[in-house]
Amino acid sequence: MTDQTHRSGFACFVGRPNAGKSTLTNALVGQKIAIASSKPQTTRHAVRGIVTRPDGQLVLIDTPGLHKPRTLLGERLNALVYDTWAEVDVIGVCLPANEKIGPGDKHILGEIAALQNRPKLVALATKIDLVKKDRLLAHMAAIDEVGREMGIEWGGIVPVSATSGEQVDVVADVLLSLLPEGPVYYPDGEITDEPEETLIAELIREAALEGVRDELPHSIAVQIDEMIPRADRPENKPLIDVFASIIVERDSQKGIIIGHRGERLKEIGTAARQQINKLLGTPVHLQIHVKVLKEWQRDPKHLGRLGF
Ligand SMILES: Nc1nc2c(ncn2[C@@H]2O[C@H](COP(=O)(O)OP(=O)(O)OP(=O)(O)O)[C@@H](O)[C@H]2O)c(=O)[nH]1
Repeated sequence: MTDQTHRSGFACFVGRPNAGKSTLTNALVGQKIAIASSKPQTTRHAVRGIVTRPDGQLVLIDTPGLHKPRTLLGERLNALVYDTWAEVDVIGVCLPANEKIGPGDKHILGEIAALQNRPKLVALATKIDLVKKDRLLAHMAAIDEVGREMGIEWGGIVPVSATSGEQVDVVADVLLSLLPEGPVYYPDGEITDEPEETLIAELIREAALEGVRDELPHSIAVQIDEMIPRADRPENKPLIDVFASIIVERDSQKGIIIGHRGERLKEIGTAARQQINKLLGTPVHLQIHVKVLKEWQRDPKHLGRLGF
């Protein structure tokens, strides 16, 4: 007999910075929705991806990495993570197979173990394309072991590579199997309920992050000032004007973003425009200004206006 049950609910991934959470979200959803970058701690918004199948619907929430707060922004980001954990049905704990389980992972596991209403937990051994079989087996044994040590019962331990796609469907199977019976929350075909502008701002931020170092990644925010279809365009050749601001905290950072004779800003614009074209399916004309908002990460008013 086949199981006719329709399951639905929410899941999120946790893991230390760079564990592969955003990339896995994107692989499951099948379209680029959450920002994935080689710089740690670049995920800020609770971007949702939606996986719709005949047997269920899984809503994925992408949280920022948990870290020691040094600014008001840091505190708010951590609070966002705890809020998310309290809301989901399943947490997927990402433990990269190419790295040993360390104090950072144990810290996160300790926080999860201490939750009052603990969601179901699945361990995901991520980035398996980077390791050999024997290393993966040792890693999975270590995951089993650390679960026992921390008093956590794994609903599954799943090896996966988000970049090669190997086992991504198994991750979806296991997460879905742990959801309660429930209705279809979102119409089929809908991949995310993030407003388009947020996604566009994230694409620009991702382009701006390419190649920057040290504290600068945390100082960059992006705001969409205006998006308007260009008037006087033939119906079959639409064009959208996007006006955006890249916001940094200091004049020196503004200089880095703009680059020598504006070269870097031009590269950022080109890279972001290509991604936005893809997202919207319409060519865009992108105009980016760089603004300095002194110490915006510490200022409640600025944070509020930037949507934090
Ligand atoms: N080889 C390999 N690399 C991966 C895989 N998944 C993610 N990566 C890379 O690892 C880096 C971090 O991936 P993200 O998905 O941004 O990691 P994250 O956990 O969301 O990171 P934060 O936003 O910093 O918390 C990126 O350079 C990815 O391309 C994978 O399955 N295999």
